[in-house]
Amino acid sequence: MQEFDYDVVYIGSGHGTFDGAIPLAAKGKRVAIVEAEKVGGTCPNWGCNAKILLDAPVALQQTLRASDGIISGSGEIDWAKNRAHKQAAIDGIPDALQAGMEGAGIQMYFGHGRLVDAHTVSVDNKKITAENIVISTGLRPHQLEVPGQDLTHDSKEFMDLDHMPKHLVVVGGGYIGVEFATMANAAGSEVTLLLHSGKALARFNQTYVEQMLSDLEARGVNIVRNQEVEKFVENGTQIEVVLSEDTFTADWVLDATGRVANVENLGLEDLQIQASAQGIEVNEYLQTTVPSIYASGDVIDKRQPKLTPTAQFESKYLMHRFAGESDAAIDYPVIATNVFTTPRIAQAGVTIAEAKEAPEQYTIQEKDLSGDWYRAVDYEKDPKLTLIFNQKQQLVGATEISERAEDTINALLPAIEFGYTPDQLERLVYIFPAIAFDAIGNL
Ligand SMILES: Cc1cc2nc3c(=O)[nH]c(=O)nc-3n(C[C@H](O)[C@H](O)[C@H](O)COP(=O)(O)OP(=O)(O)OC[C@H]3O[C@@H](n4cnc5c(N)ncnc54)[C@H](O)[C@@H]3O)c2cc1C
Ligand SMILES: NC(=O)c1ccc[n+]([C@@H]2O[C@H](COP(=O)([O-])OP(=O)(O)OC[C@H]3O[C@@H](n4cnc5c(N)ncnc54)[C@H](O)[C@@H]3O)[C@@H](O)[C@H]2O)c1
Repeated sequence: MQEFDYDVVYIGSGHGTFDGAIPLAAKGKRVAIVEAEKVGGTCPNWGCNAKILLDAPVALQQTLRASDGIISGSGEIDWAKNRAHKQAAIDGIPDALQAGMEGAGIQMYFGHGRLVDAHTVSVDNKKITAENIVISTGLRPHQLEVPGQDLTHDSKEFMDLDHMPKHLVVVGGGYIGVEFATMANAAGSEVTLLLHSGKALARFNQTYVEQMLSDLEARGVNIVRNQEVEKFVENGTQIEVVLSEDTFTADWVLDATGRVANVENLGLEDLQIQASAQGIEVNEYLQTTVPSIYASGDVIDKRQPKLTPTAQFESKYLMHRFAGESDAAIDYPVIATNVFTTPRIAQAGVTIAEAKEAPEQYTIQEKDLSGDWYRAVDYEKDPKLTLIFNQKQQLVGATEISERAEDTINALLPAIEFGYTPDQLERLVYIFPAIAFDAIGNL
């Protein structure tokens, strides 16, 4: 049998890799990771962790304002201090992760990884071999292809800004567009948010999305719908954002028009592995058309949301497969997701749109939570929850808009994933008073 340097080599060191690679190495497998940039990838350095640290004072400001004078003070955010706090909190993560990886026995290689053949990866001029290879190279920001595109910035650059620009134009109404527009508005920017299709957050309940957008508008965000960007023009220190009908002047432009898969320069074509901007095609074992080459995390072309917990689930699935513990196909669980705006919108399981399309299978219960005493604890003004049940009266989906939506949906997730019966729900004795208790009490 052919001898390889390693059992598994991963290209990329984000959640699609390390959540599975570290326990795999701890089980005695010979593992190597190739990383071109920062250990840990997007989530800790330029994604979730960085974003939630910047968002914390934004959420506090919202609570303060909603408290109607119970808590006093202006709630003004010092962005330079906010950014410095974020950086100090995450600066140590790459080294800590690397120490965890090396401590488990993983060999790290720094440089650009590229497939040479079914069992070989080159890292710059060095070649390493492995029985299996995992491509876990993630996504990068998409850039609008219009004149003046180089005048725009991405989410990574936004999170490193020392002060918020006076006039900010955000192009795109996905997660990043609405979350970053919310943060900039709270920090004092005059924000214009461009929704070219007229809608934001297409995969979420549009009634809740419109409620969140009107809240943003009431706080001063200018929402422009159904116009395309034609070009960006430099005008001294400012940028003219020329749309189909209007022109806006900005100090800074955030291009939040999506993210595309890192599939170039990997040697995929030579091995005839199918890939596009949506990602790498894999089968139900996360295998590409070359059986020894797998993909994990955001770089997979999939219908599941491209989130950290999804990447984590995939890397753990591969860990069990490589450790010889399971040869089953991947069986994705319900994946919960949250938009970190104020208010938040969170959802898990069957969506309202899906339930409306199959009324013979589902019943929908819409709940206005504004009269719920617990919501007064958070000074909530207009919280709403929609629950979706199957014909056996089991909870199969939930969507909430509120300042604590992520906590409600997290609390309901086990009931959705495992299909708890009323008897089982009765056995869940949650802490009272707390949001999880309140969430289960709604069932
Ligand atoms: C602004 C922002 C906010 C987000 N917020 C959230 C959130 O709140 N919650 C949530 O669940 N998800 C969030 N996400 C998504 C989350 O960050 C990703 O789902 C997650 O990081 C995916 O992990 P991954 O390992 O697949 O990819 P990544 O973390 O992107 O890792 C890929 C790694 O591969 C490396 N690489 C690429 N090509 C090569 C090569 N050829 N050779 C060597 N190395 C290479 C890259 O340098 C990178 O380190 C956010 C993303 C962004 C951008
Ligand atoms: N809270 C979270 O979990 C969170 C937060 C941020 C990012 N993420 C992840 O990061 C990834 C990327 O997020 P994103 O917001 O960049 O992408 P997205 O795909 O969610 O949104 C892109 C937006 O850009 C718009 N758009 C596309 N082309 C456009 C054009 N020519 N002009 C104007 N608008 C245009 C789309 O209509 C869409 O609203 C997603 O995978 C997401 O899962 C998750």
